[in-house]
Amino acid sequence: MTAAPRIVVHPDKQSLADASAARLVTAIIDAQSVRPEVHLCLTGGSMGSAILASVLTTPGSSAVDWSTVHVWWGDERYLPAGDGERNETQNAEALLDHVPIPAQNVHAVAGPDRSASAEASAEAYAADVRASGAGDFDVMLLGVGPDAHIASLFPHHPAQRTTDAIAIAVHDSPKPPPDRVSLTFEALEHSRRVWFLVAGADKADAVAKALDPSADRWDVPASAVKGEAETLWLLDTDAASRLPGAQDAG
Ligand SMILES: O=C(O)[C@H](O)[C@@H](O)[C@H](O)[C@H](O)COP(=O)(O)O
Repeated sequence: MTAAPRIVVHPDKQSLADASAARLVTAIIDAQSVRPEVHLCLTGGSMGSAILASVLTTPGSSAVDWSTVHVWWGDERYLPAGDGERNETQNAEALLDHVPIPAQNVHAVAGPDRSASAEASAEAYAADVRASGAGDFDVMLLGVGPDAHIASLFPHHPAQRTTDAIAIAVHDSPKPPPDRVSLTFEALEHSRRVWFLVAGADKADAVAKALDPSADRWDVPASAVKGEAETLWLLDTDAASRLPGAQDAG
């Protein structure tokens, strides 16, 4: 059972980040009131870090008990620990280095300094997901590329075809760097809430295609993932500008 997409539009990228951060803080606090651990799956890209940076300035964030929060990544660039292009590094600079989240709760994907190959990293990451029982993420954050890719699942890329797996190695990524590790569609969908975070006019076509019920995931990966309880498209006005009726909004 999955939840039909719901669209929320904010005036610009910063208000999108701020409002989504407030939504995330509330979701964490709600989850903490009913579960001993909260599992968040973070995303790379500019919106992935923008929402985290806004969490720091969200008034309610002081109510989050970070000791019970676990963070994962929907995808990671296969680069050594500390590399500025790693999603983990960018998300740490935005938030994780500034909150008391235990190191063992940060489930990073191994880079070439800690694994022999992206394939080995994918296997180890999948084992970590299984061991933590996380299979069910409380909130899955996903940025969306102009080509409607999510995580490191790209249109017409053979990595899409891998099933019966939690994480996969991705090579020849059209978005640099070329080598990555990504959760599969199935793993991404093991989420109570799936939130797409999308800003900018360059994403408007991808958003419109992803929300078209006739979309095929081979062409439009972002159309293929929905949450078990909630699927939100959190957009700024520019990213929503090609949706039906958007032009009438004036
Ligand atoms: O590793 C990555 O590159 C990201 O996970 C990728 O999936 C990103 O989320 C989108 O490309 C959107 O990125 P922007 O928000 O920067 O456009």
